Amino acid sequence: MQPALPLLRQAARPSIFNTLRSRAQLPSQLLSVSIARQHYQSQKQPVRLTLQSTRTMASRCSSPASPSQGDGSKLRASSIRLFQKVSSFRRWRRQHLLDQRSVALVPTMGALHEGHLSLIRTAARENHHVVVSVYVNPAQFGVSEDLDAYPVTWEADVEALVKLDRELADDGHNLGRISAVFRPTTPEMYPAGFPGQEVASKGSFVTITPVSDVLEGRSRPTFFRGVATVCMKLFNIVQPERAYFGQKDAQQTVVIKNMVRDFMLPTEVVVVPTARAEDGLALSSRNVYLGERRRAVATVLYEGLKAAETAYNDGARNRAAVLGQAEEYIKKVQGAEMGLGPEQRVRFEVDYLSLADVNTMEELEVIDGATGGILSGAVRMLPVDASREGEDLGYGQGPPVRLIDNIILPPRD
Ligand SMILES: Nc1ncnc2c1ncn2[C@@H]1O[C@H](COP(=O)(O)OP(=O)(O)OP(=O)(O)O)[C@@H](O)[C@H]1O
Ligand SMILES: CC(C)(CO)[C@@H](O)C(=O)[O-]
Ligand code: BAL
Repeated sequence: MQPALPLLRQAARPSIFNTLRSRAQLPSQLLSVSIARQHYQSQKQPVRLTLQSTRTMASRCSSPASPSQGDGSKLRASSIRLFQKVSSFRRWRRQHLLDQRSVALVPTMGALHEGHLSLIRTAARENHHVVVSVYVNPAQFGVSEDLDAYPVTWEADVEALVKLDRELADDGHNLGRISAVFRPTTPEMYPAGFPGQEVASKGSFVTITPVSDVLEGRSRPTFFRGVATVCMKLFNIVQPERAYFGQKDAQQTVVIKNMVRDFMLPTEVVVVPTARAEDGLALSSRNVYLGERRRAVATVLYEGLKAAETAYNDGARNRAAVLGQAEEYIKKVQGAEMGLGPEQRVRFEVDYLSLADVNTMEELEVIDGATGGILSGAVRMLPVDASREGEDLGYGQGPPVRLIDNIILPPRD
């Protein structure tokens, strides 16, 4: 078994963008990045939340802002109940155990986007009640990670949920709608005190290994412990028949499935396909950190994974032949960017590229056509070297922005 490919070092190469005068001369995959970059810059589309105006910090916003939004009260002009306390949520839940209506859970950390909404839409088709949890879980953030900066957009989230609920009500194909939002505080979720964020922290944690040790878990050693712990709590509170997770966080879905299996939880885990922006970038709450320039290059990981997918579709089965395509593509884009000036270029590093078994996330040397596999990766978009006047940098001069993505390789003979 091979480890995931290590960090790709940035080689300062002559810029492809500079040395090839016309865009028509660019290799087709780089051309698509170049076009996507221009398309994005002209459309300025999917970053729907402006950092200054709508974002507040996760650590300052662990409880609902307004006391008028009391436990069990309705969200704006909707029938969605808002709960902050476990005890009042449980009272609400008990009725639905008795009337045998199915309850779905969609766990989120807020800063809602179309990816979250697609989980809710899927849940509403299959369940009588959808419960959305909105909680930025400190236990899954490492000590030097972005807990304090994590976007909190509660007002916009409420608006999105109320609007979606109306849409679900008008569409005759749904079994249910959004019935409740659970938005607990940290003292409510962690009654023994603020959860430890160190690997060696003591406390009541759920650990699911070995799957939590690799890939995302290697880069974020407390991440899956935090995720499994908070999901166990949420599953115990909500007691959902089904819980909905996004394919974007592929390894997380494996961790949760293992937890459900190994702890005999009476919940079915449903995985919903990744929602993407027009240029292919997986929607993610953290995309707002990127700013325009880095956002335009952020599709590099997805494009690289697609190059590897093409090799698989064309018959390649060996790790090097498949994953090598992603690596090569990404290196080319890195080289091209490094040929640009400090006010234009985007620097990024590959954290890992992986070809793994879809059920265990263990690295594969050869893909068995009968079972397929999963390509995944993580890149760190680094701070910009120099800003242009008036440029929207997002967190362009802050810490690196880490993006993940994956593509499932289905069985092929
Ligand atoms: N683009 C997406 N498509 C489908 N599901 C998604 C997408 N983005 C997030 N999800 C899912 O939504 C759920 C809540 O995710 P979360 O609130 O962390 O949002 P996020 O966009 O993944 O944020 P982050 O920037 O922290 O990765 C998870 O199950 C996650 O996999
Ligand atoms: C599942 C989750 C809501 C747990 O905090 C989080 O990891 C996420 O948003 O993917
Ligand atoms: N969607 C994954 C949550 C996290 O990265 O913390």
